[in-house]
Amino acid sequence: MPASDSTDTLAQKIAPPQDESEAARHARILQETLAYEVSKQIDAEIRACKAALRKKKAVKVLVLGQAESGKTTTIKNFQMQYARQSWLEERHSWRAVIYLNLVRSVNLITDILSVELDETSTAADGVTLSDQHQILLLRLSPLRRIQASLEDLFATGTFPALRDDRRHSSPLSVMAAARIIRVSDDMDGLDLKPTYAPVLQEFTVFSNCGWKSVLGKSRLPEFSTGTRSPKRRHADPVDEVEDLLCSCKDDIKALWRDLGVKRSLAYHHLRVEDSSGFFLNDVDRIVARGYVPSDEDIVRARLRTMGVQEYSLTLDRGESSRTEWIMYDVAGCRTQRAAWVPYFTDVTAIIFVAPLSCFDEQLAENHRVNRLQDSFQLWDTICCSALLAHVQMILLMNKCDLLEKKLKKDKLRVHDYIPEFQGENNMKTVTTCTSTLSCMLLTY
Ligand SMILES: Nc1nc2c(ncn2[C@@H]2O[C@H](COP(=O)(O)OP(=O)(O)OP(=O)(O)O)[C@@H](O)[C@H]2O)c(=O)[nH]1
Ligand SMILES: [Mg+2]
Repeated sequence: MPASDSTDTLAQKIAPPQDESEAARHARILQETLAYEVSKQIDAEIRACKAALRKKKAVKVLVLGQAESGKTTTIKNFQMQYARQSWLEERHSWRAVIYLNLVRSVNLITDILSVELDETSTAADGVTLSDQHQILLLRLSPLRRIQASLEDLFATGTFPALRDDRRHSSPLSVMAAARIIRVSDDMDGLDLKPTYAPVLQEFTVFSNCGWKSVLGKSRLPEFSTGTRSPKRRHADPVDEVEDLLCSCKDDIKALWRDLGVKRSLAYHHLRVEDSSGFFLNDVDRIVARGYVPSDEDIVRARLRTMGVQEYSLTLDRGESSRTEWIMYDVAGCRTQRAAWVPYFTDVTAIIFVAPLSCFDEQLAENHRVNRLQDSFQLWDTICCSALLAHVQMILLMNKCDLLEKKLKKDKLRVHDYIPEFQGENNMKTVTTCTSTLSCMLLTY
């Protein structure tokens, strides 16, 4: 208890008697401790009541769509535009996700390279792999420990020591991260070259494992301005990752621009640059002391989530008269869709995210199902649900930039993948057809 001020009458009144015995002092302290605990409990209950009230009044939005459709990205964009304060507070903490994305890309490439080096000294397409590649692999091996430690951080909330050698997995055992399968075995009936193609296994966080609190833990207001104080080195364990990455920076760049590596990746049909969370072209900017993620980096950062993740946002911009919003981010793969239903009864609106660019892709969970067709079927099911009859529906057709690239640059034809599509193979026709069909399904 602070020393009482002789001029403070309240302090004088509650001060213990001067002749207080030892037993009376113990009893008083015990009573004060109990009273403090009760007070804390009442405070917690008041906070919980206020939160429940806020939740009751909040606008609730359920964001639906198939896996990798862009649901989490949509929520991030919404938060960036309308809940700017919390967005700025979280900015710094996304560094861990971006580093994990980068390190996983590097480890995937070194996995492929190890296989090539093991099998033959001549890589795909006649490019010779040399001792230099072996040395590069060795020099980049610390990135395996970084990956393991960051994944543990997101899975358990604790950060294991980076120098713990037991965590150093060999490239071959990490082949699980880039499981190599025979395309011809897996997709019989499809006219594909009998070669090997890597299937990336993404790192997944579960909504109930508290990964959001991991991001929350390293919220530091000073970072929201986009500058960082050099004094805080190693206050945050991710600073240690930053240091280790900086020491591997030149090797990472050498790996990515190496001709032999490029040819090996092409031979395995692996376009790392098209995968989610690709940052290898930004190494100079990202792997630098004092790096603070930009808005674009955060939007591009990828963390696959399982379960239903709740985002409570307080809007500080925009026209909405209701400032408390709860956005539910679901997992989109087929096995997870049943978990959406309990949320149908209490939502204000649904945003359905439909990526238009995926007309030439198959579902990861079933290679025989076209992704665009699956999206339409899912939208149809949502539109027909009696539970959602009074819910506002918003259809967000995204990935139009990728659609344009596929149509214009890659010269892919929608009709070749979806025979029912008979229109002209250009952006205008494809987007008009898909939106007309979606509207028909909604009003049907
Ligand atoms: N080019 C482009 N990429 C996008 C767009 N929208 C999302 N993405 C990317 O698509 C990938 C998947 O996006 P997410 O938001 O993680 O997808 P999700 O629907 O939450 O996926 P799950 O969590 O697996 O269900 C990420 O790498 C995003 O950056 C877009 O409009 N254009
Ligand atoms: Mg997601």
